[in-house]
Amino acid sequence: MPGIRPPATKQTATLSVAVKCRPLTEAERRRSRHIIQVIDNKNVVVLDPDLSKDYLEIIQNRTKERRYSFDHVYAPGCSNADVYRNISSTIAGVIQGLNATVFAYGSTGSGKTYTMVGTSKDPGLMVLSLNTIFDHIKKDKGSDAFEVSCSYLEVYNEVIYDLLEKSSGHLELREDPQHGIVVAGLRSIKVHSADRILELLNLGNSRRKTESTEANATSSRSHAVLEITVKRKQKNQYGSQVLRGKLALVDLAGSERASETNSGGQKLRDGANINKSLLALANCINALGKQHKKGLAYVPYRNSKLTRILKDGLSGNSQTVMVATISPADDQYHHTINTLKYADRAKEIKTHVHKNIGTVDTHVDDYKTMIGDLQVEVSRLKKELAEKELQLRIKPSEIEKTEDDELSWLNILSRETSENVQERINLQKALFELEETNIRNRIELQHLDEAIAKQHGSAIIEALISRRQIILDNIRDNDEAGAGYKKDIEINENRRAQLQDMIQEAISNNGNKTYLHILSQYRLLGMSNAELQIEMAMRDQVIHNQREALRNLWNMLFSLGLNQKQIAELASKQGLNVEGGHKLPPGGHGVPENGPNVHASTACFVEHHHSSYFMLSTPEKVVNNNQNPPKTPLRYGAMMMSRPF
Ligand SMILES: Nc1ncnc2c1ncn2[C@@H]1O[C@H](COP(=O)(O)OP(=O)(O)OP(=O)(O)O)[C@@H](O)[C@H]1O
Repeated sequence: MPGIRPPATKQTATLSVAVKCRPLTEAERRRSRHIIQVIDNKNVVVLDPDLSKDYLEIIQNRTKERRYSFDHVYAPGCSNADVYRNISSTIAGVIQGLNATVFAYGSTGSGKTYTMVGTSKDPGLMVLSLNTIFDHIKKDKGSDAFEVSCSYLEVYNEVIYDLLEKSSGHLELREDPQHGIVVAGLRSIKVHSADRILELLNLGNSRRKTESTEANATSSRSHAVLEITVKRKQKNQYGSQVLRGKLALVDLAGSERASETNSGGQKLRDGANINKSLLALANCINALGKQHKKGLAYVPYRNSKLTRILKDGLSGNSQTVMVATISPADDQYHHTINTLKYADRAKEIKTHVHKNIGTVDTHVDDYKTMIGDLQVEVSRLKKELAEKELQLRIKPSEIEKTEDDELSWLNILSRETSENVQERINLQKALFELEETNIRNRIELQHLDEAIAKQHGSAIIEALISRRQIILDNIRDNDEAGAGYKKDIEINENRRAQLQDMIQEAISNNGNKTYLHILSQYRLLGMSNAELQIEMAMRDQVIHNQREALRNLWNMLFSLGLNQKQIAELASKQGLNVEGGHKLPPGGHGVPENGPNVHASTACFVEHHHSSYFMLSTPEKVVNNNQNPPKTPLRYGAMMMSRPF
């Protein structure tokens, strides 16, 4: 019987949660009491801020004192270097092709920016991580070639900006079947030293939106994500391969209740948006925490840009560290408890860590580079259009003189843009075809491997069942995302129709300024519509692959001679449910027409990785390549996992 290799390098990791308590500030020392007691390096107690309670109330357990345990607890005297010591090995994994995420979570003024960015005397986790990465690269005496690149973005009022661009336009998120969530058009700068990244980091920080609030003199109003990618090219006996590790370092904006700030207008709006993202993050943490215990929960990543960006760090391929920052002041009691409550839930979150290995496939890489370049080009054109539009608004008096120029310029630009988008669609299709061809190649390779390898039955079944659940999760997630895109397109189409009417009206009124304005808007919308169509096409392709893989998994389970009861028993030993909804053929053998009910929702879903799926090759090929054909003929033979590049 041909063998099946489960994803051997994948490991389940638990989110590591640390709590860091900052010292009282000068002002707090005058007005507040210190209510945090760090018992040891894992336990912390938050004292009841109300000193008026008598002995009876305390022994009747009416005290608001709370005790928590975490992976690490840092007292106010601890430095960022102390925190870093416990996460440095996670950071070092990035050089080996692993992903890592570190984020600071806490209320406003609790010390998030201090922890992530730090000061010259007490450099933060971002700085210390960069030093580790470059130190490791320097120390590597092998022949591997390293390439380090860095991007830095902020999410402000639910809009993404590039902090490495002087005047960044709005950036959009895309769901890429290979890389998960990506920010289209975000600059990624190749760097050769930690100093260079620090320069970029300082530059980016100077562009970050900060405000003075009641709780913090320089409160961050945006969520900032610094991403470092380390590409390591290796040569081994099988040829070349690339390890691609990614480190995301996240400094979240401060949250505060509107009632706690004396601010209105913009500040209030900022606060509401910050809270929206943080609330979405808290909801995701809640759902993921529950998922581990109950085996089912929908995780609402889509509810904010921040949670979409952090999706991999929260449940996908990443070793993740959460540093919950707290203030020791008694008037911050509720914020502190709230932070610790979420930190406590986050301890339950599981991620799945595996190396990002890609063979050096120049065609795929070339296509990807071209698509990346085109996306940058599209966003540059978008920016130019937006600037042009702004100029039109600012200088109405000059319009008469230049209206012909403006018109022809806009026409040329918009034609270029639509050609550009069209080209990108074609390239994306080409990429899919290419990748499918490569998948077939790998199946062939895999099935040769498997024909040689020995078989261990039960491990295969376990891998199949758990894999099936992951695929089901992906399908459900994708269906939901697909419905979201369809809705976006509908809104977009309606808006376009509206604009078309406006153009007609403007032309008949002969109002050139209005016409130009509307025309540019119309072009922009047409473009974003085309982009949405691409996203949908990509999504459909992924869904198709996953459905196919799911069907194949069922084929495999039944062809192993198991009936439904046996499969259910095996699954329950793993703590998993096998979803029903389909009728098994008599005796439990055969393949259900459409696989199991992929929309049913009784399984435990933990991992999301659109690019990982199983494929099975046909039996003829197995027999042809294997001199020792299986005793029980299989409908399908070898299985492989596609690997992210
Ligand atoms: N470990 C520490 N040692 C000394 N001072 C600290 C420490 N942590 C934080 N602080 C000080 O506390 C204040 C608030 O810290 P910081 O700006 O990092 O908070 P934040 O959580 O990022 O706030 P926001 O969410 O509003 O941006 C700053 O003055 C900072 O210097």
